[in-house]
Amino acid sequence: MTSDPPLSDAVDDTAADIATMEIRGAATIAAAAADAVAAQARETASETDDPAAFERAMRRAGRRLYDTRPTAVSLPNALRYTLGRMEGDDVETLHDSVLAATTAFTDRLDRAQNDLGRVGANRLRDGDTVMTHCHSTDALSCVEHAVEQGKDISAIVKETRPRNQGHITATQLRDLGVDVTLIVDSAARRYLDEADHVLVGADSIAADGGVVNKIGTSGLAVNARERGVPIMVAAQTIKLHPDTLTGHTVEIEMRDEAEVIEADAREAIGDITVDNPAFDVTPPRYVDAIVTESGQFPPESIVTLMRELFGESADRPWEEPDATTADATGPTA
Ligand SMILES: O=P(O)(O)OC[C@H]1O[C@H](OP(=O)(O)O)[C@H](O)[C@@H]1O
Repeated sequence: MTSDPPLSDAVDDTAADIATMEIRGAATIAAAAADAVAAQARETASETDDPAAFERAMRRAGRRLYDTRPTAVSLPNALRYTLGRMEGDDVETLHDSVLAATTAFTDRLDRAQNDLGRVGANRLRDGDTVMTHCHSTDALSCVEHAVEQGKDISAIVKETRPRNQGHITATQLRDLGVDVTLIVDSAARRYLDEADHVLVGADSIAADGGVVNKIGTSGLAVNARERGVPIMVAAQTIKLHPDTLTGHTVEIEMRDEAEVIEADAREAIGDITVDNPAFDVTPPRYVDAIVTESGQFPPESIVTLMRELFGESADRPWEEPDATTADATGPTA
């Protein structure tokens, strides 16, 4: 028996970059995964004429990408879209089907973000101030469209410890001509009195409308509700988590303690536990609107859209066809 075609370097590199967060942000991760799937298809088609070997190589690539970070559902949804459309009885047809799917997926991502941005911008008025958390390309699309509509928007940007993605948000908003104030995370409540909206993205949205986003989002939402500031979540529909339709919860990624505390300080403190959860869940009652490319939804009704898009259950095309799907989902928290 000849050996299977190898994993593409593009897949390996992309997976490593997602794990280390060189590539980050739910939509960006999805786009990178689709590109890596396309690279695997191209390389494998030039190495084998065995359709079964081609399909095995594609599934292996999918698993390598899937295993990188557990929380943002845009990654498995990208694999569902691209590998789920793989079809054909020969390598050429299989290759062409994957390439058509990856191209369609990437186009769809761009269009969805643009359409969502237009919807979100309608919620922003001239002179409004938004408070942001972390860095979300979906959320920024709303501000970008508002600015294009001629609205004057200001932003209070939380730095978002431990990785300070707020710095990326601050830079990109500044480049859009937005007046930006950067604050430490713990100053958020004080500055909410100056904000007209909290505007965040999402890594996953559960069937009950719970929003899984960067750690600190839920506390911000509770404070915003107490201050009467509406909370708007910008999330294209690849952020809808189909496994939650069947009762699974979303796994919250725990990252390395080195992101939280430098080695010297860690050593000086000694025997303590350092936890670094990357995400939290904001209950639907604290969210005013989820803005998608299909319009805005109250969180409680997002399940209708989820059923329309995914049916009652989600495929796992990166697994071997005979693998058990029910227990393989594995979310834990
Ligand atoms: O898809 P877009 O809107 O760009 O980003 C969505 C979310 O991805 C980020 O996670 P991380 O920085 O990858 O851990 C943030 O939590 C952000 O809200």
